[in-house]
Amino acid sequence: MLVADTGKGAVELGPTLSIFDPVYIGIDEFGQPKRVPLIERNILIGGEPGSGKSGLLNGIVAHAALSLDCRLVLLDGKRVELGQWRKCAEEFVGQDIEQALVLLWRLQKMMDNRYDYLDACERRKIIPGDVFGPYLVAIDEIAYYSATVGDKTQREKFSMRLRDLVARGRAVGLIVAAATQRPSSDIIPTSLRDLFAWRFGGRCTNDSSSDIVLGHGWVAKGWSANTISPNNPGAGLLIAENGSPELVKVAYLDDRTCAAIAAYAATLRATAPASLERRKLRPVPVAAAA
Ligand SMILES: Nc1ncnc2c1ncn2[C@@H]1O[C@H](COP(=O)(O)OP(=O)(O)OP(=O)(O)O)[C@@H](O)[C@H]1O
Repeated sequence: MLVADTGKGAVELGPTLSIFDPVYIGIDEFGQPKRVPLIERNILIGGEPGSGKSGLLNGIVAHAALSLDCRLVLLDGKRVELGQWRKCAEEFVGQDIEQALVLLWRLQKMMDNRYDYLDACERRKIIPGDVFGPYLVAIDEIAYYSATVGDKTQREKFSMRLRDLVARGRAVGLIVAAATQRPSSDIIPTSLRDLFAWRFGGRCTNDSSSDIVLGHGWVAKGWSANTISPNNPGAGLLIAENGSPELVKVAYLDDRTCAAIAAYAATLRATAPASLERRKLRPVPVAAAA
């Protein structure tokens, strides 16, 4: 049990979670709890505005924030979707594309170092209690960085670095959870979509957007996120790699609940054993990442 010094005396803190445990995201159509293992996996969340993407992303971030074996890196073009978790995060990037590029570059370097280490140890992947810990990289609105802000070169660089992270991060503990309200082929090309082991399609405005999120051909087999009612935010189709879509209703954390969990998680993290410290993302000179 961790003990926090509140300034008014020591307080025992409750148990924590682990990012190696499956993450509770809501219920399936039979009312059964739906949990998704995220370690060694990534998740893509797509759907029209208001379909409940941020709700799912916040649930995942909440689990990671309460997992002392996981560090958080947050990129939020709107700043307020993930802003409540800022105090639990090692890095928080808002609307600045240059900052986002530097952050992804640092994560790429970290991946390289971790692969060097695994190679030297003749191992293939991260394990619980490893010398390096997992990171959750949560991105709210891929399109903001890949198609809206900055110039063409910056946007392309962002897409390339994100793809590399999603492609190579799994084995070394980097989990990407990325959301977009623009499920179109320019924002989520097949080559990127197929790298995500989990895909969640909230209500989509048309069948083709649904296929872009879930994978080509699912509409033809009767699975379209376009059939989800606009009055049912948080409902969506979830698919795992090599699996079939299933209907889920995502659990929703309102602002007050997110704030309470974030405050608790921040206290836990402030009290965390010093052993977590050595896993921190090292700062680098900005010029090196340009
Ligand atoms: N699982 C849920 N259960 C009930 N209501 C929900 C759920 N998810 C979202 N909502 C409702 O829908 C609203 C919009 O949800 P949310 O912000 O998550 O959508 P979004 O897809 O992220 O939208 P945007 O693309 O504009 O950011 C929320 O404010 C909430 O009222």
